Amino acid sequence: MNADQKKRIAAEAALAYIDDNTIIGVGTGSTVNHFIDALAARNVRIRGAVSSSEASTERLKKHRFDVIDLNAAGDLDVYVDGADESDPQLRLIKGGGAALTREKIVAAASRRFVCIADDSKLVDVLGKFPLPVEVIPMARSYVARQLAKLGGEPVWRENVITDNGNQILDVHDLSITDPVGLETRINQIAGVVTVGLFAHRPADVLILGTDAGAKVLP
Ligand SMILES: O=C(CO)[C@H](O)[C@H](O)COP(=O)(O)O
Repeated sequence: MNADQKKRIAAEAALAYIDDNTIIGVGTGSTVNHFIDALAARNVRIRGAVSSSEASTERLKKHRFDVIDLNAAGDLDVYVDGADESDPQLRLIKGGGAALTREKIVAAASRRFVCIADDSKLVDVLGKFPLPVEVIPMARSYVARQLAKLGGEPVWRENVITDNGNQILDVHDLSITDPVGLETRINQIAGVVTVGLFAHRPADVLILGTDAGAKVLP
């Protein structure tokens, strides 16, 4: 089974966490695209969705779901999103699709974060996937120098502008043994908008698509 088929398995299994007539949070990426398609195909009657990106908004609207501003929605029962890596404690690296800031906001505003991924995303220690950091454009070089002092190698993701008008640095060669501490330190660098480490607010449930079907952690 290939990775995309496993993503679809995880996405379909996430439907079990969605109640009718609720407003849900929806993340970004190819796994979430399967989730949005599955919501529509199974005719799940949500009240609407708070979206974490322009791309997901477009897909939700294409399926005729109502997209609701977070400011009007209040706290959400559930947020469904993918990840680039998860450790066994469900701390995540996210932002491969450059949507990390809105993803972190919607995750923070949600009571339950259901993460969906193919099983290659589960790792013992985070950091093989380069850690995305969204930065204010004028601060990019300064932030890169500070990130280098933390032991990583920041690389500017050129030609990418986030939905918020900012830039992305991908930090390579990190072995993240203290995700909470690193998230705190990177958040303190002036010019950082968001770091794609979800350690203070990890996922509550991780659904992995595997050859044997959906596996749910913890
Ligand atoms: O964080 C993300 C976007 O910013 C995605 O959740 C992450 O990149 C996983 O993407 P995919 O489902 O395509 O593997």
